[in-house]
Amino acid sequence: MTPIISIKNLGKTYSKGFTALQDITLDIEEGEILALLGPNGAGKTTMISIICGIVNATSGSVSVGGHDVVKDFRKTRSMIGLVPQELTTDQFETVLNTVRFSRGLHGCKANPAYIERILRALSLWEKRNSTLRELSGGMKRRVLIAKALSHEPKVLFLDEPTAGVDVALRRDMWSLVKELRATGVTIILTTHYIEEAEEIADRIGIINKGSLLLVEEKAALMRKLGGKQMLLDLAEPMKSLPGRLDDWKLTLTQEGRQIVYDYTPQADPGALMKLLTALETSGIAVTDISTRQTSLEDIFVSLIGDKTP
Ligand SMILES: Nc1ncnc2c1ncn2[C@@H]1O[C@H](COP(=O)(O)OP(=O)(O)OP(=O)(O)O)[C@@H](O)[C@H]1O
Repeated sequence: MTPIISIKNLGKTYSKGFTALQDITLDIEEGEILALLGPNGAGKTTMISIICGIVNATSGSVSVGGHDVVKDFRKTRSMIGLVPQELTTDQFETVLNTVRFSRGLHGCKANPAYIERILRALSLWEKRNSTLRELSGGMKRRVLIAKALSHEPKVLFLDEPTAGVDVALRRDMWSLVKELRATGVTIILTTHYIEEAEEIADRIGIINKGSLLLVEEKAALMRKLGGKQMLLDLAEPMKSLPGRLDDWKLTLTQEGRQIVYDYTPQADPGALMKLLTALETSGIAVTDISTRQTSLEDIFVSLIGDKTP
């Protein structure tokens, strides 16, 4: 399948000599949800801005729907909806007019039925005659999405869609994103929230200091890097583990009250039973056992070396 967005060897150095992006190559398939995860200043917004034609690249190229974003700017821009981080529209305008105007600005013919459909989908229809300043922060966010969808784009960019919104609205946004994908819209979102990427993305890209460190199917990523840990609570605290257990990947934690065993279930399906037998033979009594899946956060930390993206 031809990718809807094709990024080749993209680089951006700002005028003062700061390199925000280097050698990014990435294909984005039609109808997927791609999450770009990265810390502050990683280059996420710069990358989106180049694709949208707002910022010029220093090197490399980007095409949307087979058209170059510089040479065919009008064509590519008409295929894209961008939900920015902040509201910049006239606060005294009504919701309905704001979204209608936005469609007009993109040179599309009026389509009241379509506008009604998106406002209803975003639970904004009841508020269509309210001015933006009368809306709550969450509703203003929805208006931004409605504006970005006003010209029926094929690709939707969401720049940190849920930063600072409450849990309920975050859930609503996630289901909306999934609904949009079901209608064939390709969605690229940037986020600081690992759980957001984990919840809604089909693929996850990790970007740091202007480089794309990894881009992978979410499920494959979790499988590949996501080992498991078994936590064994001990009946009696221990100072150290006996030498006969050296062959196992064990760590003594919680001041000697817990053993942590790192393992990959597929690699050795019989390992857990063998470990329990080895512990029993060594006279180590266990009071409780639990397991946990290595999370995307662990993967992120191992790549970026920082806990807060
Ligand atoms: N117009 C500009 N001139 C100079 N440097 C810039 C400009 N815009 C962005 N930068 C720098 O480029 C780097 C990447 O910024 P960008 O906004 O793309 O990051 P980001 O990943 O979107 O970050 P955040 O998560 O904080 O929004 C930052 O160091 C930023 O200071």
